[in-house]
Order: sequence, then structure tokens, then C-alpha cells
Amino acid sequence: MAPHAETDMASVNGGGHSNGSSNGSAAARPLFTVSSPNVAYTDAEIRSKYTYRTTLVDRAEDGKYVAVPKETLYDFKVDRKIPKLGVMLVGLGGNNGSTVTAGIIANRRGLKWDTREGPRAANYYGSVIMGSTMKLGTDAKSGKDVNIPFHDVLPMVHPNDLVIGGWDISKLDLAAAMDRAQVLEPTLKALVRKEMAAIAPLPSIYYPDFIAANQEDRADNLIPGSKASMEHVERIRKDIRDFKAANGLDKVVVQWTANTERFSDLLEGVNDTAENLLKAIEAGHEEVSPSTVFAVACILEKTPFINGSPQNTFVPGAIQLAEQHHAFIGGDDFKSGQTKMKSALVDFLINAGIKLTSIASYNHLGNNDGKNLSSQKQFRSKEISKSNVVDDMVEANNVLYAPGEHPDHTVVIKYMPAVGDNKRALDEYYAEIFMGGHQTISIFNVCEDSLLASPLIIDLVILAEMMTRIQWKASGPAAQGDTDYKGFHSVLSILSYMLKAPLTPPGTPVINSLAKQRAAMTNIFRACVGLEPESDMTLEHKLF
Ligand SMILES: NC(=O)c1ccc[n+]([C@@H]2O[C@H](COP(=O)([O-])OP(=O)(O)OC[C@H]3O[C@@H](n4cnc5c(N)ncnc54)[C@H](O)[C@@H]3O)[C@@H](O)[C@H]2O)c1
Ligand SMILES: O=P([O-])([O-])O[C@@H]1[C@@H](O)[C@H](O)[C@@H](O)[C@H](O)[C@@H]1O
Repeated sequence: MAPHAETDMASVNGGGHSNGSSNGSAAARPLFTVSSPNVAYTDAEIRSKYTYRTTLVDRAEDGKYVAVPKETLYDFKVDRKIPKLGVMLVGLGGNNGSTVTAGIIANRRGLKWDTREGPRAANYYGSVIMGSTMKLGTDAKSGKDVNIPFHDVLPMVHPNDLVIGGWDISKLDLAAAMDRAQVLEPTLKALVRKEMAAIAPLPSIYYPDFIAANQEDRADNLIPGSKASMEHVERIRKDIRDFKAANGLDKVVVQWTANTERFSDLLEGVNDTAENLLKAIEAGHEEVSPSTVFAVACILEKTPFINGSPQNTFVPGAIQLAEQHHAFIGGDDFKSGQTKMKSALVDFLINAGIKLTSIASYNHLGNNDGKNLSSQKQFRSKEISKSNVVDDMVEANNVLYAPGEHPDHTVVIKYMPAVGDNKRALDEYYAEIFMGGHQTISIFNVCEDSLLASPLIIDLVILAEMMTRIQWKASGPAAQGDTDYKGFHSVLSILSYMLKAPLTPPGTPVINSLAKQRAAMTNIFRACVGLEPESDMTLEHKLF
């Protein structure tokens, strides 16, 4: 597969740098280097010494808080070798799967196509990694902010170089799947049709009880067996190994973008521990879902697995298994349009001291996702993921809300075939303001679902792979002789910006505030090159 077009960074920062190809080559010349005694570069690695500064709060006897600054020293190590990376999508033939595949092909070939509004060119708009920037620092002479493409903060895979495959219970090739999805312009489809037609989803596992019965008519590409089995686990593992070998890949990331499943019951002795989950799969227990079988297969294959749907794929046993195998998992449910807007707006309103009292979120959508969600059990999975997104922001403001107090919040999704993938999100935010006043914010948000979700699929793949090349160890007093580098916790909560219901390591808080999620991602990557967290204090512009 041809490497992506070299990006001449001269037009971006005058530095004449270029992004290196990510087809398994050695690290390209980075856009920037950090000149610090705490950062060392070799061809293979970036090593940094980082002081993590936090504030611990104690409660004094008089009930007052005592804030105690705390410093923890870490060593970070980043493998600079950009791998040849494959992505295997579960649900490859769906609206998201076919759309993201066509989009990557179009970008790789630099395609342009005619539309009613005139010519359009391939882009990665909506991808944080490829479409946004971060502040590197301030210009030493002018004092102005210097911003760099987010993708350049660390040596990341370029999406143009992703090798794409995956599974679907529908056997349609991706050209036919693209037509079925009704997302892309005919002029663009014509340009990618030949390559898309050459991609056929692998057969997949299908346990009818987990998705809507209305999906049965497309289930014609199946691995035999209608309930969990170790044969299914081993078949998926083999599929991954075969895909990797056939394409000469260094790594693979697997992502679930198949239908939303009903929640699995959490059963003691079945999915509560890793051992019990493996036994339950061995025994063909009917409460083990296809997505959990995929997760287990990926964990055992040490292949990162991301869940882009709202169901509770990661039952406790799956999380424990991931921890035991030091395998990466992440989820749940892409945060594409209505919920992303909600998490930003609620963050703004509550942090502005405006007391949000009611959120009504309606959805009209007509794609197959909407058809599947027209079934109550599958809708319930989505209702949960769409409803919990405000909890942390409400709980963080004990001035506006008493303990346990929260806004009314309703989520309605209606299947309206006529609108297809062009989902209508209708929201009303109602709030109390100064002296008994009210503010009502009504939003009519037409979200082209798959065109908003596809860039998130790309970001999740690139970030999950990047996390496999970052290691850390405690240093200084906290090290206590621990000299071995290790990876981040198996549950990649750093991915939360892309997800509605962020999965976090057991016992750790869930952060839904969009600004905090982005800041966490940005500042962890800055720490990996020895840079302080992005600060908007700009004291240099205030103290003179
Ligand atoms: N904006 C968005 O599109 C968005 C946002 C958040 C979450 N999601 C979630 O992403 C998922 C995909 O969305 P979509 O619009 O592409 O839906 P879709 O129905 O078009 O695609 C899902 C695909 O999964 C396939 N499938 C179902 N069960 C499977 C299995 N066991 N193995 C392999 N393939 C299987 C189906 O045949 C279908 O092709 C849904 O769960 C949806 O809720 C989508
Ligand atoms: O991310 P978001 O736009 O709030 O959520 C979307 C829902 O509004 C929509 O009903 C559903 O089809 C998508 O799967 C997605 O979950």
C-alpha cells in the first residue's frame, strides 16, 4: 500500500519538516524537539523525566480544607518506530465501517469529487488527531502562541497508511455496503468503488438474542454456532493472525462498530472473573455476547480492542482478563454528535454558574443503527450511555446542586427511515438564572452520523496503537527500587474524548467533561516529551 503523501510542514511552521511515512519505517524527523536536560532522544526512543504536580486535600478538624501540593517523579519512554498498522472492524460492512474505509482510501489517493456545492477534496475533518492542533508554547521572540498539529506531538501512525479489514454478519462487499449505507456522494463512490469492491468482510459470529430481530435478514455471512464457544474465540484469534501475516503488519487494532447489543446480565460465576468468563465461554453460556467474545479473543491475542457501541462488552471478567494479560481495551460508544455537543454545552453552562435543570434529547435517525435501536433492549443500551454523560459535571458543582440533585434528563430515539444517516438531534436545555429567571436553549442539530463517527474510529485506532508504544516507571523516592518500565493500565481511559461512556480502570472516576478529556489526552502526550501541561495562565502577558 503506497505510503501517505508527504506533508511539507514548511507551509505550516516554516521549519521545512515533513511527517514521516508510517508504513513501518523508522521514526521520521519530528516537527519539534524539546531542548531540556529531562528529555533524551535516540533513533529508537524518546525518554523523559517528568514531575507530576497535583494537590492533595485534607480536611482539618474545623472542617476547613488543607491543600497540600504534591510532586511525583515519572520516567516516560516512547518507542519512536512507527509500525505498519492494520485495523480490523467488527461491523466492517456497516454505515460506519464502509464510510471510514472509503474515507481513508480517498485521503490516501488525495481524491477530489464534484458535488452540488462544487468540488470537494478528501480530508480528516472531525478527527482530533488529524484535524486539530495543540499549543506547543510561545514564540521566544514575539510571545505569540505556537500551535502544532495534534498528530505531531508524538510519532503517530498516519491514517492514510492503515490497512483495513474486519468482519460482518452481512456478506456484502464494501462497494455494495457503501451503496446500502447511502452516506457518500455518487461521484466519490465512483472513484473508490473498485478498491471497495475488493474488500469483503470475514464471516462473523451471530447470537440473535443480542441484537434486534430486525437484523436477521442481513445475517448471511456467519461462523457456525449461535452461542459463545472457545472455537469462536480461537477462530477470531486466527483471523487476526492471518490478517496480520497476509498484509505484513507489525500490529493490529480491533474496533467494534457492529450493532448495539443488549446489555449482558452480570452473573456471579459467569462473567464476574476472568476465570469464570473463560469457563462460561467454554460451556457456551448464553449470556456471553458476541462483543465480549471478540474482546476476549483480542485480549488473548494481545490486540487492542475498542468498543464503539454502548453495550457492556467489558463485563468484570473481561476487564480482569485484560489486566492479567496486560492487553489494552477501551470504550464505550463513539461520542459523535448530539452527546459531544451535550458534554461541551453542559460543561459550559454549569461552569458558568448557570443551573441547568432539564435536558431533553430527541433523535430521529433512519439508518440501520436506528433500525436496530428501534428494539427496546438495544435502545436501553444507548439510553444509558447517552444519559450518564452529565453526571461528573453536575456532581462537581456543589454550589448549584445539593448532593444527589441533578437536572431532569430524557433521551428519546425514533427510527425515521426517510432521514437515513442524516440524524436529527433535537435538544432543549432549560436552566435557572439570576433572580428567578430562566434560559432555554433549543438546538436542531443535523448530524450525518457516519461522517461524524468515522473520524473517531480513526482517532481511536491511532491513539490505541500509540499507547502500546508508551511506557512509564516511577522515579525518585516513589520508585522504591522499581526499575522496570511498564505500560499504562489496560483500560485506556485516555480515549474518553471519543466516547460517550468512558471505560475507566476499576475504582477510578469517570470524567465526561469534554474539555477535561481533551486536556488529559494533550497533557499526557506533552509529558511524554517532558513538557509541562498546557497552561492558559499566560503570566508572561500579565506580569510586566
Ligand atoms: N454516529 C454514529 O454512527 C455512531 C455514534 C455512536 C455509536 N455508534 C454505534 O456504532 C455502531 C455502528 O453504527 P453504524 O451506523 O455503522 O451501524 P450499521 O447498522 O450500519 O452497522 C453495523 C454493522 O454491524 C454488523 N454486525 C452486527 N452484528 C455483528 C457481529 N456480531 N459481527 C460482525 N458484524 C456484525 C451489521 O451487519 C452491520 O453491517 C452501532 O452500534 C452504533 O450505535 C454509531
Ligand atoms: O453520539 P451521539 O450523536 O449523541 O449518539 C448517536 C445517537 O444520537 C444516535 O441515535 C445513534 O444512532 C448513534 O449510534 C449515536 O449513538
